[in-house]
Amino acid sequence: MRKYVVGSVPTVMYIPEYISPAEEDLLLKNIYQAPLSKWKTLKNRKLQNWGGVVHEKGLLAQQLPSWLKTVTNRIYEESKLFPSAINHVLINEYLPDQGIMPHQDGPAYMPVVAILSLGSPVVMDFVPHPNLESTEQSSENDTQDMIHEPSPPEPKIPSKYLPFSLLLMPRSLLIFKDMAYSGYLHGIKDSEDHCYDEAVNATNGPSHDAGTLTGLKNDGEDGGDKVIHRTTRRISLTCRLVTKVHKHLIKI
Ligand SMILES: O=C(O)CCC(=O)C(=O)O
Ligand SMILES: [Fe+2]
Repeated sequence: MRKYVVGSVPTVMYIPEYISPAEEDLLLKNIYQAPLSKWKTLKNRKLQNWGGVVHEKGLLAQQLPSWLKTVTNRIYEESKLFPSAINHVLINEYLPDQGIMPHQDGPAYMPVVAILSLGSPVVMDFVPHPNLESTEQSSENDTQDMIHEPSPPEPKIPSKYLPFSLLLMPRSLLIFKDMAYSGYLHGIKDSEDHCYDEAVNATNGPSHDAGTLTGLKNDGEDGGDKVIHRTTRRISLTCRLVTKVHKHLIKI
């Protein structure tokens, strides 16, 4: 995995074209074949929860469907970064003007996450946690989401970590863990235009292939102002591992 490290935080890895267009289509087909009741609509996106219900005290586990296991097992085996098989997947759907506020993933998960992107490209921003000391505490949270909103921004220690951004192209896999997981907040702006000038993986992006990829434009004559214009939805699969699993599986 070391060859996929991008940027200056060594626990951030990005693999372009992790799945093929045919695999992307198959995943999308399965996602949109799920019953409508599987979707939970939030203010700024909608999501499907697979693998069971995550509680502070652990996972009320439900088997992942085989179409998800194919991809989660591959990530588990190839990355060698999860101590056991991935057992939980959140599928988020974002419309072009939707995003996700800067947050830290909840404490129920192992501090490693793999995010597979489908559909429209987006930029994900990482900012150092405003109060590193508060990352130990568990605050109230939305158990469906299992995300933590940042505590009030009153930095106790100046962070030596710098913000950074990543360009998440369709079919790519992003993995981040440890310091990138617990020392940073990650989020996606809820705007239709995302600038990827500063993205640490911009060379993996559209610059090599400008014009052939939809939604990407280079406004600057000499490479400045690289902008993604989001015209379609983005779907992401957030794959994680909850180590504490309740014994009684939910039967479907
Ligand atoms: O959609 C994404 O890429 C990020 C999703 C995320 O951060 C989450 O579900 O916790
Ligand atoms: Fe997250």
